[in-house]
Amino acid sequence: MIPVYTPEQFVEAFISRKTKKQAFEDGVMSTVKEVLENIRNNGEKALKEYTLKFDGGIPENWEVSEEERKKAWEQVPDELIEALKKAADNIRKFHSKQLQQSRMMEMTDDIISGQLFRPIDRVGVYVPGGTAVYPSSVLMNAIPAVLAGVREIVMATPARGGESITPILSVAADIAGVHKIYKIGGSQAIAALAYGTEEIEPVDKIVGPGNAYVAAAKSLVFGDVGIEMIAGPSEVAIIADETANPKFVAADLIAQAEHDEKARAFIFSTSERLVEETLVEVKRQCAELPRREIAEVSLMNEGAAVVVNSIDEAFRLVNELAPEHLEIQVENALQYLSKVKNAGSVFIGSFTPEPVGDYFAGPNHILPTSGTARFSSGLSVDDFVKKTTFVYYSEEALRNAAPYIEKIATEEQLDGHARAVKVRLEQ
Ligand SMILES: NC(=O)c1ccc[n+]([C@@H]2O[C@H](COP(=O)([O-])OP(=O)(O)OC[C@H]3O[C@@H](n4cnc5c(N)ncnc54)[C@H](O)[C@@H]3O)[C@@H](O)[C@H]2O)c1
Ligand SMILES: N[C@H](CO)Cc1c[nH]c[nH+]1
Ligand SMILES: [Zn+2]
Repeated sequence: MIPVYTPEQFVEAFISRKTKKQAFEDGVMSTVKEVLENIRNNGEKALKEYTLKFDGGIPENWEVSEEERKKAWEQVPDELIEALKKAADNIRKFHSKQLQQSRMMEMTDDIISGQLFRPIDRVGVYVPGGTAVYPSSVLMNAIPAVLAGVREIVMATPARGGESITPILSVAADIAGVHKIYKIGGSQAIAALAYGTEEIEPVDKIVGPGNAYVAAAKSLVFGDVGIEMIAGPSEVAIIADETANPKFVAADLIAQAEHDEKARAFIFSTSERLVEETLVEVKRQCAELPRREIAEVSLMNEGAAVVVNSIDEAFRLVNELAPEHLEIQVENALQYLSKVKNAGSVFIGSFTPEPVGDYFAGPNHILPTSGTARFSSGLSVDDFVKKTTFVYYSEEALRNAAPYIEKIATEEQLDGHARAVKVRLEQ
C-alpha cells in the first residue's frame, strides 16, 4: 500500500520546490480569512457563530470553570494521571536545561553591553481536538512556557457540540501549569486569542499544532501576535539497513500515518528485502488498527518507500527533505548522528520508536514539518522569551568611537545620526 519510488522520483515528488504543493488549499485560506476578519470586527457574536457552525454547539461559558477542572481529576484513572506526571517530569527536566540567564559583558572598562531575557507576558497554547485528544500536546505546549516564566498561559481546544472538554485535557493542563482553558477550536480560537473579544483577552503569542484551518489562521495572524511555527501534518522518515526489523519499521510508519490522512511516512533502505517485508508488515498491522482508514489513506497518498544505494545516499535525501522526525534503524546507529543536518527530532536505534518522544522522553514533540527543519527548530523555552540587548558607553568611550560612527553615518547620508554623537563631544 506504500508506493515505491526511485531516489530521483522521490526528489521530484516530495522535495523539489517546483513541484511542492502550496501550504494551504484555496478553500481553507478563504474560510480562515473570513473567520479572522469577522471575529476581529464583531467579537463574541462572530465567535459564537463559527463555534456553532464548525463545532456543532456553543458552550455555556468559554472558560472551563474551577469546578469543572476539579471534577476532571475524579474522572481520570489514577494510572493515567501517574503516566502524565512522569512524562511531565521528563519534559520539565529536559526543557529546564534550555533556560538562559540575562547577561552583562564588560567589553572594556567603560563599555558595557548585554542581553536581558524576559518572558512573554500572555501566551495562547492551542491543543488540537478534532479527530483525537492530545493531553501530551498540553504538556509539550505549556511546560516550556511555565519554565520561561510566562505570566498567563491560556489554552484553547475545541469542545464538540458545546459540551465541556475531555477531562484528561483539563488534568494535563493542571499538571503543566495552564492558567485558563477555553473551549474554542479551529481558526475561530486563533482569531479570539489574537484579536480578543468582549470576553477573551488577546495574547502576545500563539503556539501549538493543529489542522490546516489552525495552521492557516496562525500564518495570517502572525505580525499581530507572535507564532512559533506553522506545524503541518506529522512526518517520519526512517533510514533502515538490512539489520532493521521490518515489524518495527512498519509499526513506526503506521504510528505517524494514523495521525492524519495528510501525514507523511517514508522509508529509505539499502535493503530491497527489508522494504518488501516492511510493506507486507504494514498491510498486516494496519488491518488491526482502529484508525486504519486514516493510516491507509495517508500511506497510500503521502507515503513512500525508497531503495537507496548507500546509507550516505539515504542521509542526502533525508537532509534535503528535512523531516519532522527521523529514525535511524541501522547497525551502530549512534555513529550516524553526525550525518544529520536537517531534522526536527532524531530517534536512534531499533528501540527508540518515535512515540517515545511523542509522550515521554523529554524533548518537545511540537516540531517543524514540511521541510521547515532546514531553518527552524522544535518548540522550546526560547519561544517564550524575548531577548533585549542593551549598551552603556561612558563619555570617553563615545569619544573613541565617534570617528567610526560619524564615518558610517555620513556614508549613509544620515547627518542627524552623526550629529547625535558630535553634539555630545563639542563642549
Ligand atoms: N505537531 C504536533 O506536535 C502535533 C500534535 C498533535 C496533533 N498534531 C496534528 O494536529 C492536527 C489535528 O487536527 P484535528 O482536526 O484533529 O484538530 P484541530 O483541533 O486542529 O482542528 C479541529 C477544528 O478545526 C475546525 N474545522 C474543522 N473543519 C472545518 C471546516 N471545514 N472549516 C472551518 N473549520 C473547520 C473546527 O473548529 C474544529 O474544532 C493533525 O494534523 C495532527 O497530526 C500535531
Ligand atoms: N507525533 C505528533 C507530532 O508530530 C505528536 C503526538 C501527540 N500524540 C501523539 N503524537
Ligand atoms: Zn505522534
